Amino acid sequence: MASSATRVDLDGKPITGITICMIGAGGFIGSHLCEKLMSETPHTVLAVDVYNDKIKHLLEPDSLPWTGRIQFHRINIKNDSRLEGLIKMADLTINLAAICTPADYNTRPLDTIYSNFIDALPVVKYCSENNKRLIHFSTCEVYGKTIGSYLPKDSPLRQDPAYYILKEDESPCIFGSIEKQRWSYACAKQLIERLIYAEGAENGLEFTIVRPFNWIGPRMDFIPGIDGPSEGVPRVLACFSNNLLRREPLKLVDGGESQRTFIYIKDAIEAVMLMIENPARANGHIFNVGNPNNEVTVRQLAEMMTKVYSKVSGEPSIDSPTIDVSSKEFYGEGYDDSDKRIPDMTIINKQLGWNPKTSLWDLLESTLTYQHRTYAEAIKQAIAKPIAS
Ligand SMILES: NC(=O)c1ccc[n+]([C@@H]2O[C@H](COP(=O)([O-])OP(=O)(O)OC[C@H]3O[C@@H](n4cnc5c(N)ncnc54)[C@H](O)[C@@H]3O)[C@@H](O)[C@H]2O)c1
Ligand SMILES: O=c1ccn([C@@H]2O[C@H](COP(=O)(O)OP(=O)(O)O[C@H]3OC[C@@H](O)[C@H](O)[C@H]3O)[C@@H](O)[C@H]2O)c(=O)[nH]1
Repeated sequence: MASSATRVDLDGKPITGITICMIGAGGFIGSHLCEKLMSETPHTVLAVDVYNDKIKHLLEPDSLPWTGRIQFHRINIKNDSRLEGLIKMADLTINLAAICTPADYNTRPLDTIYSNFIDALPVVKYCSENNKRLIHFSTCEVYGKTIGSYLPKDSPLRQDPAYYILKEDESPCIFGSIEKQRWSYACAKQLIERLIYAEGAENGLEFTIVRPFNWIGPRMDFIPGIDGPSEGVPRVLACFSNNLLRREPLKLVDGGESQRTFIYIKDAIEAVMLMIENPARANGHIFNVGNPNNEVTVRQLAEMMTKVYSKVSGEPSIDSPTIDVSSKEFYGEGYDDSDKRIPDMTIINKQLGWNPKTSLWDLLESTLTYQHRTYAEAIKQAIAKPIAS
């Protein structure tokens, strides 16, 4: 229920209810953002997506305390003239819609480029033409590889943060060659960032760009064969969850040496809320949103998830919990990877005073508890079926 006490922004000014057109509201991040907006704020959401399974609990039944403050519009933004009307009705547009799963970048590169650049263009245009504020979701992938990754393996400079910390206003964007189609996503996201920035500079568009660094938590992607295609390859949290639920070894792509920082979705949503409710502090900025304290290699992530899952499920882990696979075998031709991703937090700290809170162990414990509760029974039944028939 929205709090009856007056809510104030970071400058002590009362926050009044606004209308938000949220595109991609039915996805992982959108579902958490809608939940937060409904339960803790007076704002209204025009939720746009082609799917609504992940926000069904917010839409039905009609007796929910926030009924009337969230409306679902089943719209494909590629080809629907209703989009401009919704953006005009709203005070703020948040665009989350994208193809953003690495398994698609080198196998569906055209869809990836269209989704992340071409389909986002009208959203930017309508916001600019109608003087509406835009919060656009980009990605940490725009940084690509670190400068340090090009140094000799034994160079002491690899230990120097100047060669790997990713800063919004300083770090270059370093992608692989064109046949490494992994980078089509990052490149499309970079170009839409540049276009939004240019709309700000030339036409006064009020914008904020978010660069998420591996946000993870409940409802991320799908479990293949249960609530998504059997042959589908989701992002690493769901891949490893699927392996753990099925008691299969976790697959380490190219040895699992890449490094990532993972942040709990609920911490990240707090940052987005501050952007929504503090436009004067957020407009014109690009923000890294991640947790620099939660860095692991993918191998370490697999080991930690195995331990945590054993704890929450009460089942001992299997004898060989991981297996190495080549990226070509796992993702196909044209895959490449980001070596290391540590966000610099200076800008978001200065503008919004935000810091992440949750440790990797704790966020995995709550997420894998959810995965076990949601999927373990369905997986058991799916595994039992072919034997029974
Ligand atoms: N989750 C992360 O860690 C992460 C990291 C970096 C960037 N991002 C960015 O954040 C955004 C949201 O990511 P997510 O993790 O919630 O992904 P998601 O796939 O769960 O959500 C995206 C949503 O957009 C919808 N969508 C896609 N194309 C659409 C279209 N043409 N019309 C209407 N709806 C459409 C999808 O149906 C989906 O519900 C994306 O732009 C992504 O690139 C996320
Ligand atoms: O089963 C698996 C799945 C993935 N991996 C590896 O785990 C790492 C993380 O993979 P993810 O699928 O979560 O995606 P990445 O971190 O590479 O990219 C993500 O980054 C930010 C967003 O823009 C996107 O959500 C996505 O592009 C990669 O090194 C990948 O090769 C495995 O080793 N095994």
